[in-house]
Formats: sequence, C-alpha cells, structure tokens
Amino acid sequence: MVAEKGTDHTNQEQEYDVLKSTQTVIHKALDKLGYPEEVYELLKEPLRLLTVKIPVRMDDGSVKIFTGYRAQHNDAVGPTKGGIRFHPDVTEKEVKALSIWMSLKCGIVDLPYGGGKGGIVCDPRNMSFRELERLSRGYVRAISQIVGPTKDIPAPDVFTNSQIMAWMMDEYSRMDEFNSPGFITGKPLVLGGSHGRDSATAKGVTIVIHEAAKKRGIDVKGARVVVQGFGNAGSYLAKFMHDAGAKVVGISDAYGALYDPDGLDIDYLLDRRDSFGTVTKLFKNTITNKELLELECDILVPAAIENQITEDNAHDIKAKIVVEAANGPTTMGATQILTERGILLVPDVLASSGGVTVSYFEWVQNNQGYYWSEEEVEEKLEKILIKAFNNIYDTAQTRRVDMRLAAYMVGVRKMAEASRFRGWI
Ligand SMILES: NC(=O)C1=CN([C@@H]2O[C@H](COP(=O)(O)OP(=O)(O)OC[C@H]3O[C@@H](n4cnc5c(N)ncnc54)[C@H](O)[C@@H]3O)[C@@H](O)[C@H]2O)C=CC1
Ligand SMILES: O=C(O)CCC(=O)C(=O)O
Repeated sequence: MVAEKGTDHTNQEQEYDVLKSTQTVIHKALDKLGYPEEVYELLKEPLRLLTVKIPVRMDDGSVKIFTGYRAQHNDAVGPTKGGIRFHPDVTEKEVKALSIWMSLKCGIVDLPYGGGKGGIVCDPRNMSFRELERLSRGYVRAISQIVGPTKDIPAPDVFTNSQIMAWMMDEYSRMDEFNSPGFITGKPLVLGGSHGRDSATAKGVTIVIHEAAKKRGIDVKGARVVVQGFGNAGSYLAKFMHDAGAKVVGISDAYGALYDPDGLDIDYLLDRRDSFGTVTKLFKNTITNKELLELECDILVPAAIENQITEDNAHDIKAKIVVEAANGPTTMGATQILTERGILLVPDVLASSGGVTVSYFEWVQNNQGYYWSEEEVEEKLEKILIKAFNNIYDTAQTRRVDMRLAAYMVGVRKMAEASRFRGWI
C-alpha cells in the first residue's frame, strides 16, 4: 500500500520527529529479534543526557550564554562515541536520536563502543575564530565529568572540524594534566589524528555505493550522481564519485544547489567552497534544494541534515539508489514509499558508519602510540564496510524487511546482548 501524503501540521510534526521514528524502528527490530519489552524500555532513550550552559566572552566584550548537550545512549558494549554538532537548530531530541544512531552504527560495524552525541545551539558561521575557540573549550569544561578516553569519546559532526577537535583535546589535556589524544577523534594529524579520518565518512559512503550499484546492475562509471550538502561528507564524496568516473550532475549547500546535466566541475567547486561547505553563493544560476532532490539521476546522496526526503517528495525522487550519508535525511513514511517504489535505500546507520570506524582506528592508534599508513586504514575500512553492507542486504532479503529495519536489527543486537550479560535486563 502506498502511504498517503502528510496532510496537516500534526502529521508533519510527527513525521519529522527523529527521536520518535527511531524509537519506532528500534521497537520493530527488537520485536523481530524476539527480545522482551524491557529491552526496548532500556534502549528507547539515552542512559544519560547532560544539558549545559556555556558562558562565552564575545569579541565585543559582551558575554553570551550558549546551550549544549551530550547524550550517552548505551555503554554496555564499551565507552560511548559520537560527534559534536554546532548548529542553530540543535535540540535535545535531535541529540538523543543522534546518540541512538551512533549505537546502531557501532553495532553494525562491530566496534567496542556504544553511541554518544553532542551539540551546541549556535551558528559558527557568524562567530569569529577566537569566539569559536572559547566556546569549544567552555563546552569541554562543562561536560568534563562525563567524557574521557575510556568513558565517552567525541568527534566532529556538522560545522565542527579538526581545529575544533584540537582545541577540545588541548582543554581536556590541561584538566587531565596528561596529554590525552585518545579523548577525541578527528584531530589534525600532528596531534595524533589518523590518516583517512577527514575523508572517512565519504570513503565509507563510496564503498557502499559500489556494493549497492552491483546489486542494481548499475555501472558507477558514467552513473549520474546528485549530492546534497558540500561539507565534509558531501564534498569528499563528490570528489570520490567524480574520480570513479561518475557524472556528478548536482550538488548543494544550505543556500542553494547547482545543476549541470553534463557533470559539474568538482575540482573547481572544491577549490572555491569555504570551511562550512558553502559554494553556491558564488553562482547566479542556482536551483533549490527541493529541486535538487528531484533531479533525474541514478544515485542520490543526501549528505546535509535531517528530514529532507519526506512523504511530500518521496514520490518525486527519480534516483534508483538513495544512499544516506547524512544522519536521518529520510523520514519513516518516505522510507516506506521509496522501498515500495523499488528504490534501493542504504540507511544512514550503515552508509555513514565509515566516519566512526576510522575514528575507532584513530583511538586505537592513540592508545598504542603506533600509527598506521593511509593504505592500512583504507584496506581495513573497506573490509568492514563491504561485510556490513552485505550482512544488512542479506538480512533484508531473508527477513523480508526494508534496509533500514534490517540495519537496525543488525545494529541493535550487540548492545541488547551486552546489556543482558551485564544483568541490566
Ligand atoms: N563528519 C562526519 O564524520 C560525519 C558526518 N555525518 C553526517 O553527514 C551530514 C553532513 O555532515 P558534515 O559533512 O560533517 O557537515 P559539514 O558541516 O562539513 O557540512 C554540512 C553541509 O550541509 C549543508 N547544510 C547545512 N544546513 C543545511 C540545510 N538546512 N539545508 C541544506 N544543506 C544544509 C552545509 O551548507 C554544508 O554544505 C550530517 O548529517 C552529519 O551528521 C555522518 C557521519 C560522520
Ligand atoms: O567519528 C565519530 O566518532 C562519530 C561520527 C559521527 O558523529 C557520526 O557518525 O554521526
């Protein structure tokens, strides 16, 4: 049955509630796996959520109070792990959902972690370098009691980068009175970062695109690709697709989108984009993000923010494969519509797990004090993601469920088992 389009405001609010929809799919996954209700009661919310107020001295002398969060979903398997987002739309609910997705990712690629996530309500695009440094350091001081290399290990996410990780690592090291590179991942190479972390999310997406294309008999060479978002995940991905011989016909950022049916000049766009993944402001001939998503193409990769493919536009998506580099870009209703239309949807918790996988490699290298080559990192990442993709694809086929539910079934099992062995449930 084809789902009806969302009609009123309440329907839309429910459709866009990322926490509720995640909970619904976790519930279904646990039911399918035969777990009792108390497992769902444990896993439906993070174990811990810290809300902090961060006073920051602004460059004009005034003090601004920022709100930040750190959610730790489940630490039965090991320390929690996940990025920190700086964005004006950050909410408590979003951070909670993001921490649950991190647990699922860690389960899918079999890392010894549970999920965590942090966020600060701010717009770094309107802040100076020094204001950002003070905010980053203030956040670490505020959450210091619950994070640490064996407790909860942060990393980059939307509008945060290796410089911000460096300030945060330095602040934590000062408090800890040790050099603590294992406190955070996504650091610059000279501070114990890993080769390949910058491009890891996109590399992982590239690996699963190749696997998904094989399943659909699509040759990546010559395939038409559309990428929403031109930041860390989206810009590297556009480059990898371009280098693989695909034709990247559309890209976008928060301000608009670019389209060329003959393929965009990706190297030129990479050269001109700013550190927040903005490039479309330089062009007059732009289209909207909505138009971008509905372009004729073979592979569509949302790599920006949540709730982009909804019941309102899922019927108009022309791609044969949708690969979610972003967290939560497709609503539950839209997942159903795309699946019914025969579009292969590779869900976020699988497609974007390359980032946390290489973050894990970084943490291992920090703990060992022994560093790997880029080739070693790539080889290990490829093995893990090919196995994860095929495991989930096969689960979807044999259990006759959509790819998202299959991914949740694979991802939730380890933390449920670990919680059971610990005697929590
Ligand atoms: N950086 C990482 O390692 C990982 C990132 N992700 C996810 O990938 C997505 C993108 O993250 P990054 O590339 O790291 O962020 P980024 O900050 O490097 O880039 C974000 C991009 O999204 C665009 N954008 C922001 N708000 C938008 C809006 N309202 N509409 C359309 N575009 C908008 C920005 O202009 C920019 O091009 C997020 O969902 C993030 O959670 C997932 C796994 C790991
Ligand atoms: O690299 C990490 O530890 C986490 C990356 C992240 O935040 C994500 O996958 O959404």
